[in-house]
Amino acid sequence: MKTLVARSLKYQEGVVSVLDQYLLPHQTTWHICQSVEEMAELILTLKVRGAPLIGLAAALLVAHLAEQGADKEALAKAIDELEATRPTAVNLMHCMAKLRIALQQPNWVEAVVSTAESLFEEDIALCERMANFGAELVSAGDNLLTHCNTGALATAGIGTALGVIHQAHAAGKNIHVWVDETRPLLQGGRLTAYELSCWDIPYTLICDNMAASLMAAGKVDKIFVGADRIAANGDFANKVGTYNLAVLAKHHNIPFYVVAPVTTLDTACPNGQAIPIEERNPLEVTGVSGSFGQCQWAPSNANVFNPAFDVTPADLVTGWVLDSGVYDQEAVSSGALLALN
Ligand SMILES: CSC[C@H]1O[C@H](OP(=O)(O)O)[C@H](O)[C@@H]1O
Repeated sequence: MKTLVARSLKYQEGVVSVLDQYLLPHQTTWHICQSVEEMAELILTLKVRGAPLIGLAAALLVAHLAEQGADKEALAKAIDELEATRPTAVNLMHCMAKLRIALQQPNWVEAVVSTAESLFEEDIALCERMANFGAELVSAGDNLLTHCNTGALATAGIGTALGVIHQAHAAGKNIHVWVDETRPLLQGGRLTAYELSCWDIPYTLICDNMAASLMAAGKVDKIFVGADRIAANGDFANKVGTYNLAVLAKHHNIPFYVVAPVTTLDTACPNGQAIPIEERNPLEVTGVSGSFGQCQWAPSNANVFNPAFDVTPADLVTGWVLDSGVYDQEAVSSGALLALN
């Protein structure tokens, strides 16, 4: 397999390495990953995270195992086990489906390796195209708001929603970004704040419950978020708290955009109700943990609801920024997404 290097995932000198996103921003730790069990644990604990990235990390690991001599049955099992780690981000299913097809080829080792390489390099290009299309929607001086983390850490390229923000800044549009900290795992407060700091993009970190009053005060011009799965009718699943923002944006007449590559589309899903929503460990809500240690504040017997994602209905979306262009309500309601996937 060729050398492949992204912000939080690389294949170099014969090993697959991943940057531990759970420990960022205060600890930079790379893990060498040599087994399905190791990659599954990294994905399950969000050390490896981000809808495009989890699919690519799994794909590189499978390709590495193929080159190491794993037989077809072992590879088929690896694909199944990695696909089962997280149920919502369809990019993972997309990548695993491509590897299953490669595994059926006569020269299946080469086919699996070249498929993994293509998926990785394709994502870089998809990010570039989304960023360019989305940046056209940003006006000079805009105050933007984003949720969770959708940058280079979560993809093989510059990111999805954060890639749009990066490109708008690079185009000299003099933007400022309100960053939702994104409870419970703080991808915004830890990772988006870190990425925007690295890029010298002005931002202000807020708690998720502060977004409403900023919108009411006229301090938010546009909202850009990512997605983990977009259904055929344009409904989409994204980090929990996204639906809150969409409802608030509608109430305050603020443009609300979802940014995602074609690998996030799942037109086999007719609408958002068909998207499986991952539920996670209650300890993520009853306390917090990371490079700073951990503490639990809620009663140990507290009942907890911890969905990792929520679903935003298409009628709350101003535009879908994909790698093939920007689609409005009229295009999506007339079935434009069906032609893409
Ligand atoms: C470009 S990442 C898309 C999506 O994935 C994130 O979820 P997680 O941090 O749980 O992997 C988040 O929902 C992002 O919007």
